[in-house]
Amino acid sequence: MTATIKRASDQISGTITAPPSKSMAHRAVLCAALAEGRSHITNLEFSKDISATLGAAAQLCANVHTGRDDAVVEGLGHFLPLAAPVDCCESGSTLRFLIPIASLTGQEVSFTGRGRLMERPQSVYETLYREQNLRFEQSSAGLTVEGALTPGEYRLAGNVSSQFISGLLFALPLLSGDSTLHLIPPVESRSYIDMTRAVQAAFGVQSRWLDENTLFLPGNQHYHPCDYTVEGDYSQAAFPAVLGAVCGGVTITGLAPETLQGDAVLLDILRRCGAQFTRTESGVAFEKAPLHGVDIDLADCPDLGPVLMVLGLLCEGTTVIRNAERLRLKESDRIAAMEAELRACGGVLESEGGTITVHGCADKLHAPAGTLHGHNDHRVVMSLAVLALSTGLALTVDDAEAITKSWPNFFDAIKPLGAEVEYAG
Ligand SMILES: O=C(O)C1=C[C@@H](OP(=O)(O)O)[C@@H](O)[C@H](O)C1
Ligand SMILES: C=C(OP(=O)(O)O)C(=O)O
Repeated sequence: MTATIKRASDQISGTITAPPSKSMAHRAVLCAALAEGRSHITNLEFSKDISATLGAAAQLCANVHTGRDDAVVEGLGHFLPLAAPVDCCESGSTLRFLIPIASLTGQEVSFTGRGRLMERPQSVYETLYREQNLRFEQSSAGLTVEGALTPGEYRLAGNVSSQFISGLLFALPLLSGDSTLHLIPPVESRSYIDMTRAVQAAFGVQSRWLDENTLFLPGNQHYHPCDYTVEGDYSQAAFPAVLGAVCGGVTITGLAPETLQGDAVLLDILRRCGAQFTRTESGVAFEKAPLHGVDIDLADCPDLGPVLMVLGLLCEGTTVIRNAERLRLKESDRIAAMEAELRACGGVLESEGGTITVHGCADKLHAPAGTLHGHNDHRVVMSLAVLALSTGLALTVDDAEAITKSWPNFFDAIKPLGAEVEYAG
């Protein structure tokens, strides 16, 4: 499906509510499923990723009843025999969180994926499973594990994906002995590790840092059911926030002032760029202001990468985005994808390794000769929508349905800000 995004008028002005945090929602659903008893999870968005996790929970160890924007998850207290592979759709979080959980059964468990999911690295787990002589087989068709992980000492890289660390955090405390995770620095996306630990603590499971690279996970723990409300998503709020920083007139509601989400650094980045915004009870309200390029470390906020590349084009001067290598391991190679699409619009940017340099060139931007490509990546599609609205260009993007991975009604949500969206194909 293609979507043509353009301004409905000259004015960008309106209010948008941040959708629930996809990352926190994954965590709450899995902790609830592992707890014996009834948990009520409120403020849920049934994106494809969250639906994949809910489906897996129902397949493995819970009864799940979904409402309009909530779910009751009744953890069974035991694992069900698996009659079919677990379909993780395109969700890296779902797959990587579930692999160690599945290994609690000791049984053969197979996973399938879509899009690039089975091309994204699982090497960190593969090494650990091999070290414990457990079956770990991956192919383009899927991934199969068999055998039970044992408690003890784990050494794993901290800069491939924090999701491997989160996956072990979910499962190892349930084993009959203590475990220690020795993370090989640099530890990136660190905030996601503490997001996992915080949600686990809400459901009764504790862990602690022994030092900045060592996590201690006491064994013999149990998750306890609880009612949990998912907070607003800063990763998703970045899209209207960049639009607001450039054009003014945008107010974003639903964002918790205090949060563990690493992508909340977005507001600090925008403030350093010169963005003018105030935070009140009614939300974060942006006013138009001249913006200048800044130096950005993406190590702990990778999902901001695509939309910050758009921001850089609209700043005076140069924006340098560092430690962005892992953008190449997401739903697309986000560096290559954004370079190609922004250059097609006259954008001036280049990358070397994990460093992206974006040159302010707002006056040079133009509509491309043809259709832009969404690269089947929700954050690429949403970032290009921000480019269209920030510049007033009418941009047609293919793979627009990719937004369903994280924010299914994104195009409807931006219309009150002054967007017009036409679909085709
Ligand atoms: O744990 C999570 O919820 C996530 C971790 C991040 O991945 P990495 O840890 O691989 O950077 C992020 O890109 C992803 O969207 C969600
Ligand atoms: C990479 C993302 O999610 P996941 O790793 O869960 O697929 C994302 O939401 O940008």
